[in-house]
Amino acid sequence: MASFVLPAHPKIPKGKKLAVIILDGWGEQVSDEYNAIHVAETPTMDALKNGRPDTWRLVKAHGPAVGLPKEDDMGNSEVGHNALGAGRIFEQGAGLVDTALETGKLFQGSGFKYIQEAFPTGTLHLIGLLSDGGVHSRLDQLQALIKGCAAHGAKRIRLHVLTDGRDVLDGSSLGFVDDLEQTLKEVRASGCDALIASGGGRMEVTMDRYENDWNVVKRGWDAQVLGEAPHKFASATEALKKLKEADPKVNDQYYPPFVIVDEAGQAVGPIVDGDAVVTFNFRADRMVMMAKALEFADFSSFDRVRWPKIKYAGMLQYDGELKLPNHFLVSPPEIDRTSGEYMVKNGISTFACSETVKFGHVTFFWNGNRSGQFSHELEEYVEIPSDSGITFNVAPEMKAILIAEKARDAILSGKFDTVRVNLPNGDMVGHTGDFHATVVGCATADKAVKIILDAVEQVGGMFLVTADHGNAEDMVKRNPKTTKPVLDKNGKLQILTSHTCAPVPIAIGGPGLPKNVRFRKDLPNGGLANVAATTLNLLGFEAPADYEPSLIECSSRESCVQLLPEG
Ligand SMILES: O=C(O)[C@H](O)COP(=O)(O)O
Ligand SMILES: [Mn+2]
Ligand SMILES: [Mn+2]
Repeated sequence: MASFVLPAHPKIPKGKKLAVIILDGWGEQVSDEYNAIHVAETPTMDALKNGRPDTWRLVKAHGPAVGLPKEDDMGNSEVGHNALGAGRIFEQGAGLVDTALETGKLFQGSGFKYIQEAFPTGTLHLIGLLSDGGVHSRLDQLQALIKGCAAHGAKRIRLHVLTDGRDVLDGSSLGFVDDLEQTLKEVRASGCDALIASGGGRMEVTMDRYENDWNVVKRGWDAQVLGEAPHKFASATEALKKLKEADPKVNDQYYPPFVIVDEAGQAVGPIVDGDAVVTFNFRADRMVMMAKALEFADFSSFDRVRWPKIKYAGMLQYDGELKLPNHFLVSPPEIDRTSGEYMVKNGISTFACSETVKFGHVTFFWNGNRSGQFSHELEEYVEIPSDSGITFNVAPEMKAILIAEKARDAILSGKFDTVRVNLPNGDMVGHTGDFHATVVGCATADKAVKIILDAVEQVGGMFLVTADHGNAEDMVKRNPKTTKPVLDKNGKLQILTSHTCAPVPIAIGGPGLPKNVRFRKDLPNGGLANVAATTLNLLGFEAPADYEPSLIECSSRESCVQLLPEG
């Protein structure tokens, strides 16, 4: 068994309080009028950067640096917080599914064998996000899965698709539906009865997270399982077009639930006893609630009306601690020995906080997709309820100030060695595509950082401020070479609601930071996975040998005098 005892750092003393602040969706990009962070008033973050090359730098937050398959894969919260918490780069769900499909191992595993038992007499249902965003799922993987299932005996397949417009451009769903219909046509030609059965926008249907709003999952359940929805159409293409005509404000993220019906008006694919179901998203957070609804006998979060006896598998197992779901097609990355576990086993006490929509980021993702705490004595996790039923451009301040005040109180209480928060604004408001609201959100996040840094100042502590990936720093689709916005065919800007491939800032400081601690210059390609070793060092420990190297160096213990206060 691995030893969790960490040696003392030879130069950095223990005992200073450390605040770790994650600005969600806060990258560093071209400073122009489409960069909401640049446009926003951000005096606190500016002061951490300007003239401070020893304590401010950029780190990579996308692509292989966070375990994603390709250099042009944008970062996301799951892989970002996994890397931040675990201190190592693990091949993530996207790549693991690619390999399992390419080698055909997916179709030989016990998870597939389990759902296959339903193929002779039941229908196979595939539920998930229809896009090529690569954050929660990927269309090419879905297409390979459909073809593979048909080749391995599925006689009847029904698709329950969630339109994206968040990790990809709004309006792109029609194209993804076309591509999917083409695949279904090919599969039908081979004798498998394959159809789209239901749909809806991801933020309206099914893909809620951290139990913020069970109504979202219920709307999905009603359409997918019960075959009931307020809107009925002959095809998904017709659904998307007619719903948009009826309400031009509706977008891919927020399409209402719909079911596809046959000529007699009957839903073509409700889920019934004897069927198989696969949730094909590889990412965990927004599938956990649906997985619970499908799998748990004891379930009271909404009235399921009918709980069909099905063979259910996730693309991955979404929660390692809950073993949810029990059956899965591809094994998730085994993210072990996270920094949170090391801290607990070395007596470090932690306070972690965010609002609901990001709470799991600083707990569940941070701890390697593991729910719960390592220690009830040493860890306190506080969730501030998020607004639900609104888009965050109408309340772009979100709960950032409340989160910061909780962190401030935790720091001032003296009870915790380290305090960790996620400030959601840049990301959650950035995803709405509303530029002005995002500016307000970023300015609020900056104020929240100030509240926490002031508390750090009072207790003579240290801080580490960073982000999990870019988003708010780029609100338009750009030509990657010229960085100029790309206009659509009507000459209009294309609003970018997604994350980016931008690097993110990291800053350290505070009166407790030994004077000679600074960022090393020999790790120009440092990424989020280098942060865990950095925080362990700041807390006075050497990092585990197999962690990605720390970003900091300190010349000698004797000369570890304190930095002058900020300002
Ligand atoms: O789930 C979402 O909201 C987006 O697809 C990705 O955003 P996140 O990775 O910041 O959560
Ligand atoms: Mn994020
Ligand atoms: Mn996001």
